Amino acid sequence: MNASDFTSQSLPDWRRAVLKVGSSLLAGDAGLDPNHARALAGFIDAAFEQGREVVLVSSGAVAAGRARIDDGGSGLVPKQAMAALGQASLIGFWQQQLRRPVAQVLLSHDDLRNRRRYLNARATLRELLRLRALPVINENDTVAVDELKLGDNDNLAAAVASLVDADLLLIATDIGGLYSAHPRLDPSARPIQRVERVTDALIDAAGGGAGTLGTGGMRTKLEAAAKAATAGIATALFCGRDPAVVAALSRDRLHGTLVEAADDRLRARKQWLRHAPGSGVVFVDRGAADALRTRGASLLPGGVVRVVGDFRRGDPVDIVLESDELVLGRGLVQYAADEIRRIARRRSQDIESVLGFRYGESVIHRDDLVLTGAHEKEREA
Ligand SMILES: Nc1ncnc2c1ncn2[C@@H]1O[C@H](COP(=O)(O)OP(=O)(O)O)[C@@H](O)[C@H]1O
Ligand SMILES: N[C@@H](CCC(=O)OP(=O)(O)O)C(=O)O
Repeated sequence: MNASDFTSQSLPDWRRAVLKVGSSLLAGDAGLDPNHARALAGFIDAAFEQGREVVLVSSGAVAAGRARIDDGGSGLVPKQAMAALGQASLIGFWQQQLRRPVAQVLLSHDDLRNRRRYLNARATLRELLRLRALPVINENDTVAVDELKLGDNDNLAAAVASLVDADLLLIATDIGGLYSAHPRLDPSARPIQRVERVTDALIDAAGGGAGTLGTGGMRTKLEAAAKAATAGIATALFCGRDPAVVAALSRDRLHGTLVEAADDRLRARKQWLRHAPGSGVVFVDRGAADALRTRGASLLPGGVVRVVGDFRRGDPVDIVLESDELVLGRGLVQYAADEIRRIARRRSQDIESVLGFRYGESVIHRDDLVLTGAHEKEREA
């Protein structure tokens, strides 16, 4: 049931990864135990030194809280209180292990379902990475209650991987990787090196039944991997208790299970955007249309002629060439309809003086833009 059951394989190429670390790796008898965290922190520091970026999703707040006050309370509300008691220690714990500055980010799934909050969270995370800081994310357990359990960080990590446009999701846990059945219950369970597609049958066979501190077992890890795969992101499951396994990651070797990406990342995102219902229309001039089509540029306020509809920041809108009424594509707006009306035809440098604030220089960022059929081909050419 350890890493030696798994042979070494290459990790896919990556520049930005989300690393999820479960409570099972951090909880000790007296709160958080650095024993396994040290190697993981070493991997993170090394990744930044290699010019890569890592976003950490870390569980462990409940375990840290219990070490401070333990009145034996079980159930949801006591757990939420424990998470609140332990969260600051969890961040302090990671800061002690790492050379880079860490930043606390608490998110809930609801934050990521709401397009505006999604964009705000993404902008903050991008800025932290630009500053070469390490975002340490946990679920905002005080407000996030998924059914009757604390929300699970495996699925949150998959959502974060899409949010930050990661190339890879790394899930560190207390077992060598995925087995064909729950290995602690079924002695005939076999290690699975590679998963091409996460099927319901695989999830059912994997089993939940985590330890006392973990939340979801392999079931939630596979659900997370399936979500990441759909977004075009591969997932690696490995044993974070084995320092050699963790060190090998820095050499792009994986001893564990690799779940392949189902689709090309950009294509997956564009697919989503293409089918999202439009909330309004941004009409652009020919100069802007050419910049979008031939240079793969972002849409700047200077090229916007007028706006139809009452949409909010983060909503999908259609982009139409004013003169020919030609639909060019679809994008997520950085500004609300009324704000775009005020900055239309202005230079990007003027956004702040007109609105009194600024989210960025573009009305629609190139990463949030998909052109229709023929225009897309021009853009990709
Ligand atoms: N098919 C499976 N393969 C491997 N582990 C499994 C499987 N099914 C259930 N598990 C259990 O999942 C546990 C890891 O999940 P969990 O305890 O939630 O850890 P974490 O705190 O890292 O999220 C393993 O220790 C193992 O007991
Ligand atoms: N947010 C909770 C963890 C929830 C969770 O998903 O735990 P785990 O299965 O150990 O990753 C905490 O910090 O304790």
